[in-house]
Amino acid sequence: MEPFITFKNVTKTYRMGEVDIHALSGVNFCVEKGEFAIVVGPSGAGKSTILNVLGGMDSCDGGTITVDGNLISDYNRKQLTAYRRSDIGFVFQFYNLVQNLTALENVELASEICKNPLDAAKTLDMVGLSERKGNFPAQLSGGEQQRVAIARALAKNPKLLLCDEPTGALDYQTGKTILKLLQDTCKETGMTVIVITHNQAITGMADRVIEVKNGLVSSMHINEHPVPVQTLEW
Ligand SMILES: Nc1ncnc2c1ncn2[C@@H]1O[C@H](COP(=O)(O)OP(=O)(O)OP(=O)(O)O)[C@@H](O)[C@H]1O
Repeated sequence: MEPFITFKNVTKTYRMGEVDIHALSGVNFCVEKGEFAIVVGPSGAGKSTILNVLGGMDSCDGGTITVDGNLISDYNRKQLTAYRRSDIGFVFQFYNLVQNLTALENVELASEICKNPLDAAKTLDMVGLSERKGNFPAQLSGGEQQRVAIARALAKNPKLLLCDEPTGALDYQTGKTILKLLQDTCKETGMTVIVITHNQAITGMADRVIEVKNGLVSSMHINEHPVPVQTLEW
């Protein structure tokens, strides 16, 4: 059977005036359904570009990307919009919450636009924020705001949760609790979760580790025994 996600020889070049920047130079990897996968690599390696083309926020120039049996690299703009809206949950480094909406309203906003949403209040319960539903983002800590962002992504009931440096703006301990939440969510709901990071030290918690260097996957391995994030130090 085909893996849940497959990248085959994926290329992406950005043109900056006269200069071509080869962000992806033939990327190959796969991820199975329900896995917690980490894409790791140094700055400029191409991690965000991988996430952008996988999440339908950008298109690749060459190669093929399949997700759940669909050839998304062939999608037109309209298909990509529908795919982003209903199939993908995004979690970003800087939360991207709407400041004049409460935590609950932020989550509802996402669930209103997709086909089979989960109950907004329940997803806030899932991330441990049931007491803070009525608070505005400015009344919440960074870690709490990231929990709202995760609830917002989960409320869409997506096929795939994509997280770009989700702990990048958080302190060490709060970062760990957010990673634990993502790992637990993956295990409890069976959702496929992909986390992008430059932090090599957290790779031990992943089911699958995809290392990216200079626009290429330099290695991919499976952890037979992923460890709880609490046991990792960096
Ligand atoms: N929109 C763009 N226009 C031009 N060049 C871009 C664009 N987006 C990315 N690049 C370039 O493509 C390469 C890969 O960038 P990408 O953001 O994917 O790397 P990254 O591994 O996510 O890095 P970081 O960890 O610093 O975010 C870099 O050389 C970057 O400068």
